[in-house]
Amino acid sequence: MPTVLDGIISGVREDLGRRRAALPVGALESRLSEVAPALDPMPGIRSAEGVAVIAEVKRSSPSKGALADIPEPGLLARSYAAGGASAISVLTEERRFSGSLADLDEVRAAVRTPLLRKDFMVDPYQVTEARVHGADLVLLIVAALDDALLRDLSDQARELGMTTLVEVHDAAELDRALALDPALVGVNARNLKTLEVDPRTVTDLLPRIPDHIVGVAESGVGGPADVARYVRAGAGAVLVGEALVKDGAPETAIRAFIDAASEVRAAARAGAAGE
Ligand SMILES: O=C(O)c1ccccc1NCC(=O)[C@H](O)[C@H](O)COP(=O)(O)O
Repeated sequence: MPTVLDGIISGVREDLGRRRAALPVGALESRLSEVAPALDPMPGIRSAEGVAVIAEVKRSSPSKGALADIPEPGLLARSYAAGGASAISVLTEERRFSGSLADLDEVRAAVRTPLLRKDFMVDPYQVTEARVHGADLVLLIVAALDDALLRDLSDQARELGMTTLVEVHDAAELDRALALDPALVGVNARNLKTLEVDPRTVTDLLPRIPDHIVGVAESGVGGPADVARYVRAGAGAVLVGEALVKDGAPETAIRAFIDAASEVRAAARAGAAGE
């Protein structure tokens, strides 16, 4: 029985086939020289106050349908940057998330913040495409890739100067992700095969991520209390979509996430000092 993820990937492959026919890989690669070098998101993520917020431009989703119109993704991205987001995730998948590479272009033109191309990467063409459109990071979903392709895409991203966010949902996937020694490992509370969201997936797996890798809690952040719970479990970053695109004041919401994380860290420091 095909899963939700299988259905998404089969649409992604069809759309990719059309783009590749319109712009063959050689022509795409020749555009790499016209793009500014990729930004390194890690200094900003590691030094973020409280928690690094990766704020997502997300119009719709398979689980929730339409979330927000977002006629000007560049404007939304500016408010994310003003709120203190350490990186911005732009969903480029078209069929289920109503995103596009044009959104990535618009956001790139609007902000200097590091950008994640959030899509279902199954082919090296997409990684090149991400860089050509100004992305600094790519998402690699372990559940969507065999080990060989996972490593190839990871190596390719590194060669292009990009950072990978390697996403997992269970302990076996986490072992496969850690074998790549990526800068960022995301634990998604959402099971991409069933769409069920369970924050315990995040709080169970984050403590298994070594300290030199930043653990990113993905999905299911509705408010500051969720951020606090994820930070207590070891999250160095949170990736948030729905709560920000549906909030009329994303800057304030991001600030509240950062403040909640800072309180957790202050309490931990006080506890360690025996106060
Ligand atoms: O969001 C979905 O419904 C979804 C379904 C299938 C595959 C991926 C999906 N979302 C991608 C994400 O993981 C989220 O966009 C991201 O973590 C932010 O989640 P949220 O804050 O809950 O919008």
